[in-house]
Amino acid sequence: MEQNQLLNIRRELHQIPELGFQEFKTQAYLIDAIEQMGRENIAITKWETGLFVLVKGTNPKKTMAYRTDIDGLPIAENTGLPFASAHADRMHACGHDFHMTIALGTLDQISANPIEDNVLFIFQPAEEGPGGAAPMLKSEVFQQFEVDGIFALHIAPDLPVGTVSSRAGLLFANTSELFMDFTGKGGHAAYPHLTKDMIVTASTFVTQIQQIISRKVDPLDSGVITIGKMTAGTVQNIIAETARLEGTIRTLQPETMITIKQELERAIKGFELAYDCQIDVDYGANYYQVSNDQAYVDLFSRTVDAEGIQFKEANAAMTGEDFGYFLKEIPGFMFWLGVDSPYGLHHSQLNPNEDAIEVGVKAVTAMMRAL
Ligand SMILES: CC(=O)N[C@@H](CCC[C@H](N)C(=O)O)C(=O)O
Repeated sequence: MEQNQLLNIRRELHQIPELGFQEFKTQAYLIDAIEQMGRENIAITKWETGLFVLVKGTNPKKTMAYRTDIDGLPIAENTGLPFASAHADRMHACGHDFHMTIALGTLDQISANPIEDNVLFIFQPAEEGPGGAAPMLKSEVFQQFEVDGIFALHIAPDLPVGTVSSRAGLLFANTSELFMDFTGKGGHAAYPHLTKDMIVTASTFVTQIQQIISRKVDPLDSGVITIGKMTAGTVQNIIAETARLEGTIRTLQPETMITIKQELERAIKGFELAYDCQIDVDYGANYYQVSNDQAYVDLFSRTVDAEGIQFKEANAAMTGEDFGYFLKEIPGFMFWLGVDSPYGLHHSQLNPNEDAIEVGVKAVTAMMRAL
């Protein structure tokens, strides 16, 4: 596939971002792009809104897998690009359009010049939530492939094009979504003493729980509690009866996630008593940490070096990735791909440099051939 075909694919995918498990257009687009390759050694199996695509090896002794995520985010794009999202309030703001394009470019290379072993390309829905990796991994169809090793990439806005980065051990954090519903008693703005004001309660709660991180987590360990959304109230002169907080918890250790949740629940009990209200908590989707295999990372660093791509040792990050579930069961690794964007992941102006697509295809194809 020529570079301009890959650019075209990236731009077309960029225009049709869809949320987790709603990736119908994306799935149809991917199937069409793969069928257009016209290769007899490719077998496509649909799974929900995702795909398993097997490239049969010439003399297979094992099956290696490469995984890309395919969903977009509920963000209104603000890049002003001519190929900006055509879906209102939806954007590929986490680079999954890049990830898919690189997977297609690699699939094209590997199927044109197959290696001895089988290669399974996994197009996984719902990485941003509620999580497609865990059910995909458990599916009967995936189990039949008997995958021996697996890897994946994620774009890195803060790294220059031509650079990749990874590390042995922990790369991405443990995550848990966090949804909390506060119920008190509404009423007239002039009579606060007759109400249980959930705006006051929920906003105090938001600031209070930051002390869980500073006072209950070992300073040499680490954690994050972010509340990204707060909804409450109706108009300016009515006291809010209900409030809803939506957020995420991140930890470097799985055990610290348990501690933070215990402390949150302790705070909830205290707030229910102190503010005479009810607080219901739901932890939504939880992702297991991404922990990389040392031997894979070493091989990758040597492989990309021989391709003229710069390898940098990464730090662990508090980003989450349900790819961690694959790595819990199968040896492999994940790496960052430099895309040099002034705006970061999950930003409405994220604009990765498209030159990175070629670098990604080169790195993934070379690694697949080296395994
Ligand atoms: C790479 C990346 O940005 N991943 C997401 C994963 C989201 C997990 C879940 N929805 C949560 O918010 O906990 C991230 O936000 O790190």
